[in-house]
Amino acid sequence: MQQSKRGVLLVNLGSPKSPEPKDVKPYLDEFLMDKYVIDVPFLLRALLVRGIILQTRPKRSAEAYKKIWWNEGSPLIVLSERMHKKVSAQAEVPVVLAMRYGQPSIDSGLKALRDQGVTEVLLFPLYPQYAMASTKTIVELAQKLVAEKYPDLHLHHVPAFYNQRSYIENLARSIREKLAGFEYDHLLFSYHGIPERHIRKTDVTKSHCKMDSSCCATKSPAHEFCYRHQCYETTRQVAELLQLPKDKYSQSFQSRLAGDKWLDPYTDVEINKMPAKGIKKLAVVTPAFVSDCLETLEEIAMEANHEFKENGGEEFMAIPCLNDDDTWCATVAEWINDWAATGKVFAPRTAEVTA
Ligand SMILES: C=CC1=C(C)c2cc3[nH]c(cc4nc(cc5[nH]c(cc1n2)c(C)c5CCC(=O)O)C(CCC(=O)O)=C4C)c(C)c3C=C
Ligand SMILES: [Fe+2]
Ligand SMILES: [Fe+2]
Repeated sequence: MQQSKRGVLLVNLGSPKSPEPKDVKPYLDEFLMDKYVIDVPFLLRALLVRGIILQTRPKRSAEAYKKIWWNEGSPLIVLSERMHKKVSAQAEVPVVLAMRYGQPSIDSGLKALRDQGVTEVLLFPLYPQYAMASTKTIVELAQKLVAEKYPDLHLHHVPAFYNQRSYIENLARSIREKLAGFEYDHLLFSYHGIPERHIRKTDVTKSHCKMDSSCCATKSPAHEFCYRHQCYETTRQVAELLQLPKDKYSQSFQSRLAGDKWLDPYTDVEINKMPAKGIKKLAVVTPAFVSDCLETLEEIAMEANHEFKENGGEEFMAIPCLNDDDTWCATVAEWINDWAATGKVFAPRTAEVTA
């Protein structure tokens, strides 16, 4: 019998090719026409996205991208590549990098693995918390491509790692290191928002998630796919490791689009109220992102920083994402090597943190 050969596909969100409207527009079109991002019937989605949003947003987004763009390219892509390089160097199986939108595509990543003789692929969405607009859309697209173009590949995927002990430890350590010497008044955990409707849609019990103060803290099978619960858990476990007093940290959701009701409280609203409550020195960490990107470098490090100070704040620190941190890359390589050796993702030695 032929032996299977294992390989890994790391997948991040993706960025436009350049910060010019001509490249931002097709990127936003691919992103927002995804049925798991704007989850309405095709014709309505096309009307909303192509008839309304894409008429003005590419120009505005391009201006934002220009503010954060590096000589080497989009920070999200460059940082993902740096992470990929370090992980690859320590992994015992081939590791390829892909993006859900734009290039390098998931299709090209699967092909590259297949061409190296890989038959079993571990799909690794680079999102700590599960959302249909991030994790699910990657898994569904990869499954579709395998069925249509690469039937000899066998696909597995890494589940959300929001509560894996080694992830929590990496995040807590990185926050501690960045905060050393900064006498902050408050630490805000700001996560990318999603519409509340997405939480209800991914509730496997169809009744648990009520978006109230207790559902996400009450044990339920819904939590395997509940972005809100998983954000609260990441925050709770990191705060516990850092021994943060309850009044020294809080959680909010950023980057909402107009229209639907999105998860709250909203980061911009919360930050603007803080100086009046006596919070003059603020640190913000963004654990929904593994790599720094437009949402962390522009929306938080520039815009939120500016607004905070306009409202009376004095000092602001945007804590970088884990990016290509050496220990974090070693952790990811260890997860990969555990799977390559055992066929299991998250072996017992990376068991969940218990309260
Ligand atoms: C945590 C992962 C992400 C989720 C969940 C998510 C949901 C989501 N996003 C939009 C709309 C936009 N997001 C944009 C940028 C962006 N989003 C994520 C991650 C998640 N999005 C990242 C990493 C980035 C940055 C990409 C980069 O190139 O740096 C944008 C584009 C920028 C802009 O025009 O503001 C949009 C639009 C929706 C609608 C959504 C859930 C429904
Ligand atoms: Fe987004
Ligand atoms: Fe909940």
